[in-house]
Amino acid sequence: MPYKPLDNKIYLASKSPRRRELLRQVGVDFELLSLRSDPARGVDVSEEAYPNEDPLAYVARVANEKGAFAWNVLQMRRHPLRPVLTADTTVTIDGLILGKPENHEEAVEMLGRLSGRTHQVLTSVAVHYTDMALQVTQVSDVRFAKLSPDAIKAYCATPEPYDKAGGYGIQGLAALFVEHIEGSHSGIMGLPLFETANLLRKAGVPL
Ligand SMILES: Cc1cn([C@H]2C[C@H](O)[C@@H](COP(=O)(O)OP(=O)(O)OP(=O)(O)O)O2)c(=O)[nH]c1=O
Repeated sequence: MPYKPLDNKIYLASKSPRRRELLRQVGVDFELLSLRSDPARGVDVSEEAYPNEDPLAYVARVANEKGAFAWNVLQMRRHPLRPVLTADTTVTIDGLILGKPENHEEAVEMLGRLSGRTHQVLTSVAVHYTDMALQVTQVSDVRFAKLSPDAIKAYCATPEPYDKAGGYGIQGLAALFVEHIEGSHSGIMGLPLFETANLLRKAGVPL
């Protein structure tokens, strides 16, 4: 059932400040659906990958699980029903899934792996609304320059790596590492805007 624009607003179920910023950039009218303050469903979806899970399958599964979870929370809360947007971003190289580094050592190890090579950033976006579950996954190639151990250590001494997949933020200091990208800059940041806008239009959100 296509979304009848009640007030053109959607819900964003994400703690990522980048996703909020990116939606604002293109004028999407949204309300945050916070999953964490829900007494009934305190946990969020696990972002653990299955053993040997293919990175593309992983990122699509997690984005979809976040959306299904958020839609259930929304129904339980009896908020006005609107489309719910969720996403998941992961970094992959040599078939490995690089999530958020747990600590300084892990961040240093991740950046050492990305140094001087090309990796992929995969972002999957899901829109859940009534019986609709729309999804799109965007893949970008990012080539890092060769990074000196000092540059890696200095970067990992900042807070930047720790809430980001792959341990870096292209929108931040890590822009200094990026020699070349192929794909979507907004997708690398966490929300591919061209693809997300098309998905929202498919859900009937007038953009
Ligand atoms: C590669 C890269 C990732 N990221 C961020 C985007 C995401 O916020 C984060 C990947 O983690 P995600 O699990 O996709 O998202 P999140 O935990 O931040 O928020 P939520 O699950 O609630 O939606 O990494 C950047 O900000 N810049 C980058 O260059």
